Amino acid sequence: MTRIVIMGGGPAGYEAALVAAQYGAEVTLIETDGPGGGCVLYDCVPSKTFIASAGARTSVRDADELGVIVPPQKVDVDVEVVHGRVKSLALAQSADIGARLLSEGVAMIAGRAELADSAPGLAAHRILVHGNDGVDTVLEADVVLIATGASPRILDSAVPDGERILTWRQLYTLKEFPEHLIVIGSGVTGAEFASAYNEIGVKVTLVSSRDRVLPSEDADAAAVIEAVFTEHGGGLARRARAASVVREGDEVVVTLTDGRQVRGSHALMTVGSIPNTAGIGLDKVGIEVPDSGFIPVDRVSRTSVAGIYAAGDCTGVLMLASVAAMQGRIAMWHALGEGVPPMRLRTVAANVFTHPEIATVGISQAEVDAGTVPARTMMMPLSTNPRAKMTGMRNGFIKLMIRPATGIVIGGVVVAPEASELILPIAMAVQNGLTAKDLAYTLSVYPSLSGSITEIGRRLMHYDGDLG
Ligand SMILES: Cc1cc2nc3c(=O)[nH]c(=O)nc-3n(C[C@H](O)[C@H](O)[C@H](O)COP(=O)(O)OP(=O)(O)OC[C@H]3O[C@@H](n4cnc5c(N)ncnc54)[C@H](O)[C@@H]3O)c2cc1C
Ligand SMILES: NC(=O)c1ccc[n+]([C@@H]2O[C@H](COP(=O)([O-])OP(=O)(O)OC[C@H]3O[C@@H](n4cnc5c(N)ncnc54)[C@H](O)[C@@H]3O)[C@@H](O)[C@H]2O)c1
Repeated sequence: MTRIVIMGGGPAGYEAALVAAQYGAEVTLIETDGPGGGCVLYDCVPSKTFIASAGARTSVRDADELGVIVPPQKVDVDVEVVHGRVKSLALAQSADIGARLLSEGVAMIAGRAELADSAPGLAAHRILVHGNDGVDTVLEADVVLIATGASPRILDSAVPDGERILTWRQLYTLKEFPEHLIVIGSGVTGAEFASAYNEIGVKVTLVSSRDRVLPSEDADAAAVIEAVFTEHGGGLARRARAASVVREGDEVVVTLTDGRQVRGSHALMTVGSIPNTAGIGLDKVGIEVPDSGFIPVDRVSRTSVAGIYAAGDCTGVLMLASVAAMQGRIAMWHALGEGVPPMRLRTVAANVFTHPEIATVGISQAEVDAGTVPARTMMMPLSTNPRAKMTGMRNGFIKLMIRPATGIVIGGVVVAPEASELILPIAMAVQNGLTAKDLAYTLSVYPSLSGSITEIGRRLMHYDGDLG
């Protein structure tokens, strides 16, 4: 029986464990913090649960346009209920994952694992486990999966204190909402929290080192998010790189590299993540990492050392739970001799959970504009969609990219309150090489937001060639 040891129990680790157990391997998973890992306990699950509360408040605010009037002074958001729900839901999700792993026969050890081979180049590997109970154990493995994830990046000049200068993992211990939250860093994490706190009624200033929010996302989409954010009272400091964050009495002072200062009651540091790859014995097995600390892997999750795979945020391939999970599964299928399709990043659907959401799949508008990918693009504002009008939805759009000669759908962007749900038909088109005509001939519900996807298909279908 193949002995598999998995270091880390986030989506990369636990999904890999489930696959390996299904194939009859002897699987041991070592996780420091709890089943589900950083994703479930601190990052993805808590943030999306918090954002759900913010969304509920937004729905109440926006209901007046539909004739349901709730005076703002009557809307109260109970911070203890919100934070309590976030924490208990994360723990419940973690417990569910733990129970599933146990029922599939995965052995779990709570502790910290490190590679401990006596020399590089061995066929089987040794893993030293420092148990949370103080007991050290040594395991032997034919296959190892490193799935140790990543942690918030800390700037020396802005060290979180857990009270007023915070990482996103410390937010849910606050007893009151901040009076004025300064969010530093306008990547996906910063944009999501800035939007959520703004929607929940907290004064927010977003410090963006670039000209705009979400520099890596579709520019049209980012413009909508910025407009909604500022329309609802959010402040934006552009071209603003934080040099330091310090406390002064009940305030935090963010000093920017150009000397400007932003003052608020709390600062949330969202300046990226660093991989958890230090001190895990990579040198013992001969895995070399660049300065970034990310472990290089190929498209079936192999590291440079035979029998050792890596998956998820510790590889830096695409820091998403869905990608981490697929990398983990692919590693196990490959290790256990199953024919496996290599990871295809082109078909990954991703979503930014701002208000409204941004969902994307396939090639980007930036690649089309740069001339790297020839494509025809069509964008349709949701304000022209009948269902959107009925529900009072004004902001948002659907955009499709197709190959000019064949009409094959190669990318899409949706900006809408539930874009994460609407992106699936476009993702299926990209994954399966469907054309604009395939979308055009599909019957969508009337009235529906997805009707705009088939409508764009109809407008683009003559590029399939038939209509000249
Ligand atoms: C605020 C935030 C929100 C996010 N929201 C989303 C989202 O909505 N959708 C999405 O797809 N992605 C989201 N992500 C990204 C997603 O959380 C990560 O891509 C995902 O967690 C990666 O999974 P992983 O298994 O690689 O690592 P993790 O989930 O970080 O799990 C790794 C685990 O390994 C443990 N570990 C580390 N070292 C050791 C060791 N030596 N021994 C044993 N255990 C160890 C860690 O304690 C950790 O629990 C979000 C990220 C952040 C920061
Ligand atoms: N919904 C989701 O799927 C979701 C949510 C959150 C994070 N993630 C993933 O996690 C990964 C990390 O995202 P992230 O947003 O945490 O990190 P990031 O590295 O993408 O963004 C950090 C931002 O902070 C800025 N920054 C760095 N130092 C700064 C300073 N001193 N002052 C001001 N700005 C500064 C950077 O320029 C960058 O724009 C991404 O790959 C993302 O896809 C996904």
